[in-house]
Amino acid sequence: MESPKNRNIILIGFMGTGKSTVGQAIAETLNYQFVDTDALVEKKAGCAISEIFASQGEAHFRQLEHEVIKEILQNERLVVSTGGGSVLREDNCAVMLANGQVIALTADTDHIIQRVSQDPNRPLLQGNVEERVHTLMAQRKDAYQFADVTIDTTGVPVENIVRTIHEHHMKK
Ligand SMILES: Nc1ncnc2c1ncn2[C@@H]1O[C@H](COP(=O)(O)OP(=O)(O)OP(=O)(O)O)[C@@H](O)[C@H]1O
Ligand SMILES: O=C(O)C1=C[C@@H](O)[C@@H](O)[C@H](O)C1
Ligand SMILES: [Mg+2]
Repeated sequence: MESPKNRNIILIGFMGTGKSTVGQAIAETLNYQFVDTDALVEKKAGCAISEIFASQGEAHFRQLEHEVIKEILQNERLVVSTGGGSVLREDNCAVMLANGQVIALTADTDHIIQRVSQDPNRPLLQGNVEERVHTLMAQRKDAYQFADVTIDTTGVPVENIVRTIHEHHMKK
């Protein structure tokens, strides 16, 4: 039987590691469909993630995120960009590993801060962004380690990251 690792490419990583940017580019290269779990959660809820957090709380968001991940990974030939905190649930990690090649994108703290500072809409980064990034990255330091492949994107152009993912996906 074909390896489940051939089914999909699943990008995990902290906010700002480039999952959406890189994911769209690799999907184009492979002629796969690009999907973003944050966008699917917003569609399911009918409102923005910041509104879900504000009106129903993070736990409700995490439940919607879990449902979306389970549903979407029943398909094939997808590049899935996952929410930065989706890996906090072990059942999400198990579904990902069973349905595709899980690729973790990383970047150093300074680069993350620089990248996320351009977009003020992340509910978990309200207030002092630098402090929030340091705290969350420390809390999550081991959370992305279950990936099949880890790629450091610090100072690396998007096209190089796409090439590396392509090579890993071809030889998996
Ligand atoms: N390799 C890179 N080098 C420089 N800038 C990058 C790189 N990858 C992404 N960026 C920039 O960083 C910002 C965040 O990227 P992106 O939205 O793709 O991250 P993300 O992992 O999807 O974040 P989130 O988890 O919040 O959705 C964007 O402005 C993007 O252009
Ligand atoms: O890292 C996180 O916990 C999050 C990342 C974003 O992608 C969104 O899923 C949401 O803002 C939470
Ligand atoms: Mg994204």
